[in-house]
Amino acid sequence: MQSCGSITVYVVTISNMQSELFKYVLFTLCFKTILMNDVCEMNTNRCEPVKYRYVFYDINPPEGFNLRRDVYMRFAIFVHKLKQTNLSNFKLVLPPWIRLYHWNKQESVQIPWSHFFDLNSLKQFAPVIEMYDFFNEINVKYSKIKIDQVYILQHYKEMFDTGKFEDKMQIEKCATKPKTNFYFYNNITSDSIKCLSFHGQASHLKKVLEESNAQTILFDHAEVALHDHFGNDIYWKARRSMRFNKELKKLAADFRQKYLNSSDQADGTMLPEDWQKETGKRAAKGGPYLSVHLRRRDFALGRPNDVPSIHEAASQITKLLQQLSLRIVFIATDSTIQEYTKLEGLLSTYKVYRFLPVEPLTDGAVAVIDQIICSHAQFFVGTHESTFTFRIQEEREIMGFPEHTTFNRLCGNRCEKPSVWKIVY
Ligand SMILES: C[C@@H]1O[C@H](OP(=O)(O)OP(=O)(O)OC[C@H]2O[C@@H](n3cnc4c(=O)[nH]c(N)nc43)[C@H](O)[C@@H]2O)[C@@H](O)[C@H](O)[C@@H]1O
Repeated sequence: MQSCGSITVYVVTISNMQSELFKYVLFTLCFKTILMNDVCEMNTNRCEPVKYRYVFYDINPPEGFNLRRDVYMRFAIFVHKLKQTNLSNFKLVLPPWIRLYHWNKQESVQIPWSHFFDLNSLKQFAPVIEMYDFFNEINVKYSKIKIDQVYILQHYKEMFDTGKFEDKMQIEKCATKPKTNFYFYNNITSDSIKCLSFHGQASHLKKVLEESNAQTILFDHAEVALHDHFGNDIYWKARRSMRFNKELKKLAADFRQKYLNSSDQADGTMLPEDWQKETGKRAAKGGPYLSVHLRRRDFALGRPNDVPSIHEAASQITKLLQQLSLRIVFIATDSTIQEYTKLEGLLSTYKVYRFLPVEPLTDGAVAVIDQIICSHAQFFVGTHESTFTFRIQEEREIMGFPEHTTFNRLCGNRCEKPSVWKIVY
């Protein structure tokens, strides 16, 4: 499968042609198909329109933004790998963001991925489309969409009971009652919903696609599928392609400039416009501030031994500021106002900043801006095993910070060293 616009294919194809006239006919046909379908399949001497197929996925509703980003990567890598197979006509439909448990404003509209990420960057890694692009492609505006086949992934309970994990999958009785409409859209339903007990890497789901003729296939509870490889070069390509939305980057840059004396030029955090041109130099210095991700709320309740009290956090932050000879600290947190005010009071001999939007922004956008500002600091300390912290650490690896400035945690009653996930190219 090749794009008709691909010079390589065009040249190879016409060099095999006998007559000049045939060359012209082929070019004309190809050109027409580009206009009509954008991509077409080269079958020996003909090009035919591709019939696209679509992989959808959705995630356990309580999961937060940053675990969702990780599940996206598992499925982006899955469809990225399909590009080299006879299933290269699959596109991945991005699940809109809606009503996430941690978003207090409870955004009630489906938010597209472009609100947070740079779609062109994502597309350079995997054939992904927004949900509304899917509606446009299949030319459905307001009527009902029935997904041809829905698989609800579920764990093998006995593997957790016995601790013996092996890769397998089979259709089984549903462990819980399946839902009947998807993504909080009333018009996305399915007449064919099966529960698939599954243990293994996301790309093992290729077998399901191979054995099906369905044009639209949805994997629900996609978080059950594991990463193909955690931390290899493909993992990092997928991760590097997740560049943030440019407007959110600009808001973060303005804040850094105004309050933190930080800019990419001065901090050594410039990256090429295209993530594929990144080379992996470790030369980032960062802005002259300490950044902290202090996860509170459900996380602090669920992990009291790993998350410090506000008093403890203040004393650990003070110690770090003294060691680093820094006067400025940026705090990213989901704490209550009361907790934040208390922390600010305990750090009153320093300049303490947090990002408070002057214009209305979604909770998700504020969280992204917090992550961007944290990732640009000279030194970062996060919350143990929070995926919000992990994503900041990854940004810092991409920008090329020295390792010791990134993999640090606030300590609770216990304090094992955080895992170090170094970037690979
Ligand atoms: C207890 C578990 O915690 C896991 O969270 P964890 O990995 O920290 O990280 P996330 O999956 O991102 O979920 C936490 C959400 O809380 C908000 N949040 C957390 N920290 C900050 C912050 O510093 N600034 C801002 N603006 N918002 C923050 C934000 O909406 C974020 O997406 C969840 O994914 C699981 O579903 C579960 O709830």
